[in-house]
Amino acid sequence: MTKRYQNIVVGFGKGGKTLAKFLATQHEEVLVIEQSNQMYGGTCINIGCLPSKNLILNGQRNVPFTEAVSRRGEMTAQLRNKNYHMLADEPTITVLDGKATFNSNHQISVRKADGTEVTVEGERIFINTGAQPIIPNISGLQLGKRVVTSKEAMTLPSLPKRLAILGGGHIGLEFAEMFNSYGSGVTIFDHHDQLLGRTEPEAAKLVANDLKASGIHVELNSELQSVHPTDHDITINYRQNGQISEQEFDVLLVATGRRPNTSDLGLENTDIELTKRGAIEVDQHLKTTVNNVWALGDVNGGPQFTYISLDDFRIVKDQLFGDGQRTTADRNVVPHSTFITPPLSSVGMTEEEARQAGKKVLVFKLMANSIPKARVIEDQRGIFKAIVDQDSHEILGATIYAEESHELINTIALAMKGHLSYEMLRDMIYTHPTMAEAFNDLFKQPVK
Ligand SMILES: Cc1cc2nc3c(=O)[nH]c(=O)nc-3n(C[C@H](O)[C@H](O)[C@H](O)COP(=O)(O)OP(=O)(O)OC[C@H]3O[C@@H](n4cnc5c(N)ncnc54)[C@H](O)[C@@H]3O)c2cc1C
Ligand SMILES: NC(=O)c1ccc[n+]([C@@H]2O[C@H](COP(=O)([O-])OP(=O)(O)OC[C@H]3O[C@@H](n4cnc5c(N)ncnc54)[C@H](O)[C@@H]3O)[C@@H](O)[C@H]2O)c1
Repeated sequence: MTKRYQNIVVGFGKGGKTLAKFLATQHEEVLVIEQSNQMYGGTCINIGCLPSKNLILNGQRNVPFTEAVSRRGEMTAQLRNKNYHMLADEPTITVLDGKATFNSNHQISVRKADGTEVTVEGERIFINTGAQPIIPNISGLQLGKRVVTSKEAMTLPSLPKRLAILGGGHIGLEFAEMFNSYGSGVTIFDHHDQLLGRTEPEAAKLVANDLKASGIHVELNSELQSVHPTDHDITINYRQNGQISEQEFDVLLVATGRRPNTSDLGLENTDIELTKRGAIEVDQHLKTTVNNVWALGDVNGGPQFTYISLDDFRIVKDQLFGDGQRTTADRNVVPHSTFITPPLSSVGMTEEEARQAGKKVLVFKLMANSIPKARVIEDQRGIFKAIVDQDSHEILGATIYAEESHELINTIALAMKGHLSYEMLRDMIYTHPTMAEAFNDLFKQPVK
């Protein structure tokens, strides 16, 4: 028999779990389907943000790798348990372990671990199935003992002496520094001519120099041709500046982006459409092309951050229980940070993007070594760069590579959201000694 629910959430991710809890406070019935009992709470707490930051921190504290891995395990187990009970203990929520596949627009089959299957229907369905690592099509590149993603890298039984990382983006850099701090020899390969894709080049160059100074090898403009894993090691063949080279490692970590989890959801049995990049197509209210089906989080192709999935929840909640005014169209200011040391944080446009958009800009720059607090922290590395609209004096974007930038960037984002002029940040009274007081100096004089 097919049971019908008021609400079905597919995937126990950030947006979905927050929505389920909220719906329960409204006395609505919710079925939450999660394919793995090791994933209650989703990517962030189990295999993403929190375990990676815990490992980064324990590397800086000189905790041995295997002990740090085990502490990470304890932390995620506690968080998972807390997340499970946060939903399962609600009288109107049922958590069902199993893999969901759509049979039709509102009917879903759930295959449980024991092989049995149940069929359910939802008046409203919220897809929150996240994303999975992209494994580039390179000869020999297949996940296994020698080729891992960020998930397996955080549970390796021993520290690899020689670690190769394919991809110099968010995961690549955070994991490079992390493994370096535990004592691995790390080499990053990226096919672009700078790390971190569309970051301000001045900041990306400083990051690369600082990584190199800490002993990490950075191989830019490198295209992997093939990889050859054996029982003992893995050989990587790559082309760089027209030359083919070969290096041996113990483990290769693939960090070349993540794609929305849509491939085995049975969407071909529905009228739910996908974008060209394989994400679920949604409108500004996160509605799919099927009435009463929404998609939240990484699966809808938006920026892949936990706080965006949370904001997706706010949009859906506002539509169901508010005035429906909140949409992705207001999402013009999304800050983000890469948690290296010092952290690298950005919001809005780079100088090049602003100029390409036809803006007349003022450009402000300040080196972090002029900031008293940086001296106090004893880390004077980095740069502040801000792009301002010459006509309105509003900030169009900023990049901060400096201590505490993950906090500072939120102030810039607030100024952008509130349409404040750059002079407001320049003339504010800031506490001392702080990194924030650098805004007094940053905005004094645009560079010529
Ligand atoms: C190593 C790493 C570090 C990161 N660090 C940060 C960070 O510092 N800050 C930040 O903001 N973001 C970070 N992210 C990104 C962040 O984790 C994701 O953007 C976020 O977790 C996505 O959440 P979500 O709501 O889309 O779904 P997820 O949390 O991914 O949840 C999706 C859930 O759906 C389940 N599922 C999938 N398919 C099915 C199915 N067919 N049936 C049933 N269940 C299914 C999955 O098992 C999973 O539990 C990091 C990611 C990684 C990998
Ligand atoms: N601090 C954070 O907020 C944080 C941390 C980790 C992950 N995340 C999220 O997870 C997502 C996935 O992270 P990611 O690091 O995998 O992706 P990413 O998009 O940040 O970086 C991917 C990198 O791989 C490179 N690349 C792609 N294909 C390649 C190839 N064939 N050969 C060589 N290089 C290649 C790209 O040039 C890019 O530098 C991020 O986009 C981010 O949204 C966020």
